[in-house]
Amino acid sequence: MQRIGIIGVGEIGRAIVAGLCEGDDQSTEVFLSPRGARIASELSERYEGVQVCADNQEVVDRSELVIIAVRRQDRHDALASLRVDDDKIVVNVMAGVGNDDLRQTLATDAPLVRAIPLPAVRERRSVTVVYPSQPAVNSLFEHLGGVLPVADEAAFNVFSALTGTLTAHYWYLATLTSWAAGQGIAFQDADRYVRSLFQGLGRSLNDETRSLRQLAADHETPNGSNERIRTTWFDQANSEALQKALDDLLADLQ
Ligand SMILES: NC(=O)C1=CN([C@@H]2O[C@H](COP(=O)(O)OP(=O)(O)OC[C@H]3O[C@@H](n4cnc5c(N)ncnc54)[C@H](OP(=O)(O)O)[C@@H]3O)[C@@H](O)[C@H]2O)C=CC1
Repeated sequence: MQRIGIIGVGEIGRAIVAGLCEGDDQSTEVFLSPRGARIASELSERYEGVQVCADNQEVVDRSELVIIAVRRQDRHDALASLRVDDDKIVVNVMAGVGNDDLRQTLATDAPLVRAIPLPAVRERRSVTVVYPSQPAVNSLFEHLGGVLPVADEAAFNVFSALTGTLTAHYWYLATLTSWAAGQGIAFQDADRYVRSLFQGLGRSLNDETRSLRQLAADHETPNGSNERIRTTWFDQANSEALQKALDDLLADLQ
């Protein structure tokens, strides 16, 4: 895919552009919507193949594949008056916006593909869930770290719910750091140590020969401290509360 448009150049739009263009031989051309002017002009200055368009229609007209990355509540403003010919491919990354909804807004027969890119596409290190499977979109996200096509929008929503757990993970780490600081440890030392502990843990996830439960078991001494915290804190009630929160989120996404 040589000509890619992005409507909505915010956090995720910027990450996609960086993933596409960093170290690229510049064979990809990227066309950006003008809104979010600061980021758009920064990207066009940094990467040779990136241009900022006069308006959203120009982004569509100049691209073979158009990524819609505005906030859900901005979609009508950004898209309602656009003409999208049937030979374009549209990638919908807006959380909680189904393809039926987007098709109504765009009034087009062009193929629409939902995708969940994450900020690590910037380093081409993130697997992107897509629905439906579409060769050009699959190859785009394969280039950005991997693609996982799923069978239907119900499955897509389950993966979307999983992405809602990321910041809770950071808060878990922040809570550990605050607890240690409350015990009189210098905050910087606690912060540095917690980051280091969990970076190591993150790296062990690369070992796909071991299941997640096996990795947990391998980090645990029988009757040791890890087993104690897991069974006294991450107990049945805690696990059920997490699953209930995910069920509720999934119901809203559907
Ligand atoms: N951030 C993430 O990690 C992920 C985000 N998403 C989805 O991507 C979408 C964008 O998220 P995110 O990048 O975080 O949001 P941001 O708020 O960072 O970016 C949205 C961008 O859209 C621009 N915009 C608003 N209205 C229009 C318009 N009419 N025409 C063109 N551009 C417009 C905004 O400009 P301005 O600032 O001027 O309002 C802003 O630059 C959301 O729907 C979100 O659900 C999906 C996966 C991951």
